[in-house]
Amino acid sequence: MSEKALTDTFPTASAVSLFNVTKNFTQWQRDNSGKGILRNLIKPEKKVIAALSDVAFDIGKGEFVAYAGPNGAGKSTTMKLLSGMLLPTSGEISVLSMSPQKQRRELMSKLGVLFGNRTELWWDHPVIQSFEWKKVVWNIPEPLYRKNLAMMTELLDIGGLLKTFARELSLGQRMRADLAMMLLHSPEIILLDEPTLGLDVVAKRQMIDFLKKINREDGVTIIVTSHDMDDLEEMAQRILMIADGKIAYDGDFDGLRKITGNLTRVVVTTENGFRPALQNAALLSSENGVHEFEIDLAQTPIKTLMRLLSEFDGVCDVEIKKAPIEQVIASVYSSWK
Ligand SMILES: Nc1ncnc2c1ncn2[C@@H]1O[C@H](COP(=O)(O)OP(=O)(O)OP(=O)(O)O)[C@@H](O)[C@H]1O
Repeated sequence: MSEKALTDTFPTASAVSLFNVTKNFTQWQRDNSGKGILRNLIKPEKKVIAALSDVAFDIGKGEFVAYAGPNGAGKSTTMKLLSGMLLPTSGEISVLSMSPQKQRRELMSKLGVLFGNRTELWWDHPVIQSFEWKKVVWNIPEPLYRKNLAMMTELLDIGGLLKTFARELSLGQRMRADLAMMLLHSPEIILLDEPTLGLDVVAKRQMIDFLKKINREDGVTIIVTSHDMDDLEEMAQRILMIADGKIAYDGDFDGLRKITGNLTRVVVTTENGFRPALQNAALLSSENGVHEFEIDLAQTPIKTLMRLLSEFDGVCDVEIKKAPIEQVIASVYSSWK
């Protein structure tokens, strides 16, 4: 598709668009037994995997989108397609009205990519040297580089790491340095594949707060994958879920909860060791007069629940909480299986 046709097909307010994208991989099957080696030589066995089949979605500029799915669902493949590292088998992809495959160079000046399990830092050099290298190779104007470096140093707390060799950094320090380097050229869109992988609570907090800030204040479009659903819910407004290479859900987190029947946690505090028996509710824990139930609001609406609870004399407090998103996702994944 030509550049013009691409802009005609995808609206300019769109940051990312996928139109019927399929990506197949060929996996050669190997059997190392004696007979297997011979068989492989005569007739190699191959398996074709549809990592993405006919995927279509659109992400607007300024959105913060979580991209989730079980292992092998196709998340990293999508990220690689969006950054031009892979070619789709069929279909069209547009990122900022550009084709990642045909206009990769141009696109990279507006895109930032971070794979949590990989580093772009020079292993045997101080962190600052990788930053300086990027400034030169990417042609980042000196004032912009200085401004971004100062901002990143402060917000990501990397001042003390700049003169340290990348190989001597801890995982959390390395991730922060990688994130800073990725942002030195002020990308409009950033793709993050498992950015919180292996981070401790403090490092994770820093990373999440920072991402929320640049999305909110600078309008940076962010697409993030993670297996930590609590992290995703905290960061993103929208969740796109992929299963077996197909989009299985696109909406907000509360909508996802509704799919699983709107499960809700109710914590009832009672006096005198009294334990209320609630119909259609599963008792999750009961300790020192605090009883936690799980109920399905689709089955027992809030009004009914409150009426039932008001009938008990010993109830002194009631707290209603959303079901943890991890549990909702686990239930969605098992229903898919
Ligand atoms: N380079 C490759 N060659 C062959 N098959 C591949 C390749 N990369 C990915 N695949 C296959 O494509 C499918 C999707 O893989 P992908 O890495 O996109 O999944 P994912 O959702 O990121 O999974 P995870 O959560 O485990 O990281 C898998 O079945 C995987 O085996």
